[in-house]
Amino acid sequence: MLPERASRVPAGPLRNRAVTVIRVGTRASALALAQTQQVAARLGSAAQAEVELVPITTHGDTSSDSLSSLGGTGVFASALRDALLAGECDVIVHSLKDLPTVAHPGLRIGAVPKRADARDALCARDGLTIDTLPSGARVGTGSPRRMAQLRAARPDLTIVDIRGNIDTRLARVGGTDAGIDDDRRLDAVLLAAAGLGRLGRSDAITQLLELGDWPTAPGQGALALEVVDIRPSRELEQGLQAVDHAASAAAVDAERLVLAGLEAGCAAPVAASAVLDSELLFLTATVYAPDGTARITASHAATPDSRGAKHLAEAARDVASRVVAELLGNGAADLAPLRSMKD
Ligand SMILES: NCc1[nH]cc(CCC(=O)O)c1CC(=O)O
Repeated sequence: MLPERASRVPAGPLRNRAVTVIRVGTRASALALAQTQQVAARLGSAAQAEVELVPITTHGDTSSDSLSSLGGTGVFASALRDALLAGECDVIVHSLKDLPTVAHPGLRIGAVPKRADARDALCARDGLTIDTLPSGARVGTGSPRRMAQLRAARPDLTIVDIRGNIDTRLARVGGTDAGIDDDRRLDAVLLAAAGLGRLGRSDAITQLLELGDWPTAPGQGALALEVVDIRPSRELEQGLQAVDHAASAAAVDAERLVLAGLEAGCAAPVAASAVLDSELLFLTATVYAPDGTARITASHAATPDSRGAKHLAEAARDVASRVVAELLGNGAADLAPLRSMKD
């Protein structure tokens, strides 16, 4: 698929000189453009290069068919990867939680920037929260994990399976007097706090759900910069190093290894949350029964020998393999269709 004509984003003082241009591939949704612009600006200034955004419209963006009929959330990633492999851009920016856990031959993750808020956010009418939504209230989400969590917390709510971009979802929230068609009207939607923040829509949040009670998708709130697996230009290498955040990379690595170890797809009802604090890489993961009536959680910690990338990667593998073994040992594979929408 050919990218639309790219827009040039000048990288500051060098704009009038002949400089290296780094072409940054991105999905063309408002969220993807916002987050890519933010990271591309930092990449450009660290690389002392000009950055050019290459928006790529994927079939997943234009089709209103269900994601599973299109082949899962991996449809977004694969169109971007095709453009990268075809040399139409030098680096692509993904939302990490939408990126399949299997490595793509010839490509590698070049950087994981500092992660934004990993929490889910309830955006409800009239300041309502999970506890105060009235019985039968209609809550929109398309995520099997969020559905299971909602059913567990409030079996009396009506869950509405929705798709679409963040603004479209928010526009459906309102009271009966809000002028929204009854069949579309929702009392609340559940969204990632990070996406709302990047779009400047945090004002719509009525409750931030703490990760301890309400863990989120592996990689939520984090981005990944993917490049071809050969030595990048000096400028690109410099830019990648500058935007990479080792603690975030280790945490999302551990979370994604849980998904991979369970052989689960990114739409499976699985939550994982890892943090690297001063000494410890702590990982907790939960597999839900889709109807919310049961869950299995496992938590482990590892102590990396140092903060070097190699030791952090080892700690991530170690902690994830213990969490996966415990989840499977406790019957996680019987609780939920883990392979659902595996990419
Ligand atoms: N699958 C959709 C998706 N992919 C990344 C984000 C938002 C932010 C993020 O987690 O980086 C969202 C929207 C949402 O879940 O509300």
